Amino acid sequence: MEGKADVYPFAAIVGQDLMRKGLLLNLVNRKLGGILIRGEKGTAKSTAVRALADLMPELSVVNLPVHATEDRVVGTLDIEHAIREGEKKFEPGLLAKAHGHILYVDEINLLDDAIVDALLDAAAMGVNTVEREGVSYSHPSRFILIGTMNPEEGELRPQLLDRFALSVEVNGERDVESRMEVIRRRLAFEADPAEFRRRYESQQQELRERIERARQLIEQIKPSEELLKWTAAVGIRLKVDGHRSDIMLMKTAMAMAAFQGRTQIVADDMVEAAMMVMPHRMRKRPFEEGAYDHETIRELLGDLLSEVTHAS
Ligand SMILES: Nc1ncnc2c1ncn2[C@@H]1O[C@H](COP(=O)(O)OP(=O)(O)OP(=O)(O)O)[C@@H](O)[C@H]1O
Repeated sequence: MEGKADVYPFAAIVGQDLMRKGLLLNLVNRKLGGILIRGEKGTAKSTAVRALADLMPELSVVNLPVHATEDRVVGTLDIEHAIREGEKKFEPGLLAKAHGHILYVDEINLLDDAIVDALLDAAAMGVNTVEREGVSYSHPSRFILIGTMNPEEGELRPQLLDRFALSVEVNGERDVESRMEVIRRRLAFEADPAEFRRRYESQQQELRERIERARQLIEQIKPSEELLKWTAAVGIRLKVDGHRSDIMLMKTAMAMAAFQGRTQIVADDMVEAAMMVMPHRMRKRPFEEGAYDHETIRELLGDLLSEVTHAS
């Protein structure tokens, strides 16, 4: 865990709207299912993850280094102690430390298979179980899983890919003005972090309040039968495997509506949710490059979208 006084403020991130929104939705519903951020180096991925935790005083970021050993991740059971003393002695690992916080895995595509399995189990069950020589120990392990990766260095196993509620692609800004702003803000932050943070404090506070309000609103959202039908139709149309994507699409749209201050889900919530939930699950990617913008998804969903306008 790090001191938060030297963290770049979330509100000061330039652009990267989809990544920012995807991260924030995981605060609106902490059980949403995490986010995978794919993209080139130096595009504020790790900056944004740290900034996200900084928004919420009770949240910390626990880093899972790509070369961590299995013991360090899941924890260790001292069998000798168990035999000698007749009681279990457990040395907690990162999955214990991450309980109630953010578990951040940079270069998640390069993780060892054994660690991936442990992560999958904990993410699915909310529990981490360590077994050694017939002795087992379990503890709760619920966390917001955030993975980052550069697809040029290899893809992620489909099982792990499917566990992430959301996936977004980030690219460097392409226009001069935005790039200038990135430089300006970074220099200002490095010159005087405390002053820079003060400058953004009111925007940060607004974000916090918006998230808190959304957490209350989401409780009141009940998707209509028509929206369920629409969501199911999207799953079929986009040829996704299984049902996880349908469920995540609905949950994401609910979080999106709440984040917009509504208890009513509208067509735009569905499109934005689909942009983050569907691309990494589509068996046949319609594009070679992963550029799924609003228009692409809109096109794919085509006539279905006019239905949602009536359904909500
Ligand atoms: N959109 C942005 N807004 C503000 N700062 C940015 C933005 N994009 C990049 N930066 C700055 O660029 C630097 C690199 O960002 P960061 O370390 O978060 O990249 P990363 O995507 O995690 O890269 P890597 O994959 O190499 O770790 C940081 O100083 C960060 O503040």
